[in-house]
Amino acid sequence: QLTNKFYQKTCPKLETIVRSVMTQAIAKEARMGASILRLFFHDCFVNGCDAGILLDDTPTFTGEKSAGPNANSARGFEVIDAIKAQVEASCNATVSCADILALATRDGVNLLGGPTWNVPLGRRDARTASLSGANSNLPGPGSSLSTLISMFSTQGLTARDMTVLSGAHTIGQARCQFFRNRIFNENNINASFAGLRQQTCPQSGSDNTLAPIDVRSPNSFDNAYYVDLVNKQGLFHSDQELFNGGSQDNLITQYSTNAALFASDFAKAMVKLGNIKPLTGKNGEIRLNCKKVN
Ligand code: HEM
Repeated sequence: QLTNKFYQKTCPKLETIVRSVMTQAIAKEARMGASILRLFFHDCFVNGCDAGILLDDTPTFTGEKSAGPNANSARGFEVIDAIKAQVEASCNATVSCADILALATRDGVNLLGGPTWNVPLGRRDARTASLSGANSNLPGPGSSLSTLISMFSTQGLTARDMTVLSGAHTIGQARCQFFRNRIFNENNINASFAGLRQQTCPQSGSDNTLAPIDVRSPNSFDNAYYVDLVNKQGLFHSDQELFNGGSQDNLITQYSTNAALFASDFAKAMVKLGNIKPLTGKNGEIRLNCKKVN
């Protein structure tokens, strides 16, 4: 069972350290808040929030970093390492990498203008990571609404949780390979938006060129992602699936006009996301270096 005051006595400066490193990282590059939020999502969906995603591959072991959804895509590891170094200097061998990632995620969202929330703590770090789990549990950008609902349901999250957590796409960037098919071949897309993105991502251009996911305000954690969807400006096929005549349309419309509702539902859903199968008690370990097991 996770608790809010887990490190109150053993590492009182923890939250101050995380906040200060995240403040510097985001001042340097706003996108870092998005990248760390995505790391947390990809961690929690694979064997729970156990910092498995932070483990480097070794000559004998290939982990989550190399999985399809993460390779050449997941980023922000060096910021987590910088936080971990300061936390270790302040309270040695006490705070898990999984908890640092949960706190850094909360602060990244908040520093970009999103809500804040209390982060339940006490997670421990995995001694292993799951390449196959990362390849099978994480939804892809071509997913249908029913696939999205069922993949979140497997993790104990409702369709409403899925729809509000997808609001994370109000920040951050994506590579052309994940949305080229949509901007050239789909019909439920705003024509001038498709044209704009086609300029960045021509048919025969690089797969790795970046475009903002939220066309309105990619560095602000606001409800503009839902305004995009209502205007058929969702970047991924999977985004627009949430507003395409199906069960989530009504909720999308509500979030598009009610920023406060989105902010408060998002904060609650992030706590649920962070509660997915944590290692606690004597399970797992407190990793000394987030990149490798002790
Ligand atoms: C619902 C199913 C989801 C799908 C299919 C999906 C898919 C994707 C894809 C394909 C990218 C672009 C990756 C790249 O270009 O390298 C992306 C980026 C991102 N995703 Fe998702 N995602 C989903 C849900 C979520 C959730 C639940 C969160 C967090 C709570 C999240 C947070 C992000 C963020 C913040 C970025 C931008 C990262 C950056 O700029 O570094 N996504 N997502």
